[in-house]
Amino acid sequence: MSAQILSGKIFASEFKEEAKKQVLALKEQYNITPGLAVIIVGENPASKVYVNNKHRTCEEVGIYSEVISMPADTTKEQLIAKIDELNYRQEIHGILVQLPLPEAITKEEADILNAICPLKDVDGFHPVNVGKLMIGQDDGMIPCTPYGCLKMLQSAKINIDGAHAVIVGRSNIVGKPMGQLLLAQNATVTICHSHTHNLKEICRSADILVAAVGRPHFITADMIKPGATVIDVGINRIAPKKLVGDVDFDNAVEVAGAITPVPGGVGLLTIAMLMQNTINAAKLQLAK
Ligand SMILES: NC(=O)C1=CN([C@@H]2O[C@H](COP(=O)(O)OP(=O)(O)OC[C@H]3O[C@@H](n4cnc5c(N)ncnc54)[C@H](OP(=O)(O)O)[C@@H]3O)[C@@H](O)[C@H]2O)C=CC1
Ligand SMILES: Nc1nc(=O)c2c([nH]1)NC[C@@H]1CN(c3ccc(C(=O)N[C@@H](CCC(=O)O)C(=O)O)cc3)C=[N+]21
Repeated sequence: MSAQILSGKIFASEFKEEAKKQVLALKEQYNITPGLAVIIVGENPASKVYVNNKHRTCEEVGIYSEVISMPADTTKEQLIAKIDELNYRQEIHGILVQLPLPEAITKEEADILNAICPLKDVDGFHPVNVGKLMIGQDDGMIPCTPYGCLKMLQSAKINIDGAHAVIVGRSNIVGKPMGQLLLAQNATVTICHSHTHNLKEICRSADILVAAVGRPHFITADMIKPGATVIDVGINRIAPKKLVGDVDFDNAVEVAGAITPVPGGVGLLTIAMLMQNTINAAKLQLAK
């Protein structure tokens, strides 16, 4: 039997409807419109697509949005000065610096992200927000991609409590925060990476398998326990117009119980949760 397809489109539209209501309520009660600023440095074509998607979704939900394009030779100091300007602007509640940064300033990524005021850090990458997630303090920002995966699992009523969740990938953006979120929901969490032994066996023991590797077709059907839930975070462009995930979807769909497609999966949830984080940021700043 073929798996249930967890459509990012359907869940994202559910979350966006929810966001729209909150935007209206903020307007009515406090006369504020949540505002998001996205900074894009250089000319990465994929980044441009994502940033446009974010801008369009803001319009759809009623969030004010600004896209700030800076040249590829922008220095760390210039970028931090721009971030500072946004930190002080009251109508901007969320700030996102699109990654990856140009090579010349890649090494400065941590300093740059740390310059964002934690209350405006809608990516949830600032150490203060990372720490809050780690200790279970719920007034921080949760990184959009893992947050979207969690909300989708909950909305689809997939059991997390006591489940074995295996995450392949340990990045600060996806793998590690995904592990923390699932742990907080009482999953037993295993995080795998490029040094993991017996990857296939570990994956096969997963009730929930999250793939965040960045390699096309890395997770094959024989690595999936029959009936498991498979979340494919990977975005791999294998031809100009062909996007695939990390999971060999066509074969995996015959083994899994539920599975997310690529495209049309987790990517759309990431953007929906960015909207929610911007709203949460506006609410947090209201309380300050
Ligand atoms: N859908 C969305 O919204 C988003 C999608 N993505 C996509 O998700 C994917 C992962 O992104 P990100 O986490 O940033 O990627 P990173 O490159 O930062 O991390 C990849 C992880 O995969 C691990 N890995 C690599 N090769 C292997 C292997 N052979 N066996 C086991 N583990 C391995 C690495 O291990 P090690 O640490 O040992 O090197 C690393 O932890 C990418 O395709 C990216 O484009 C990312 C963000 C959002
Ligand atoms: N500071 C920062 N925050 C991020 O959240 C961030 C980032 N940098 N850098 C890159 C990754 C990747 N990411 C995606 C967002 C949307 C889709 C998305 O919309 N995907 C659609 C369509 C994609 C397409 O057609 O190209 C889909 O999967 O159906 C994918 C990936 C956010 N990221």
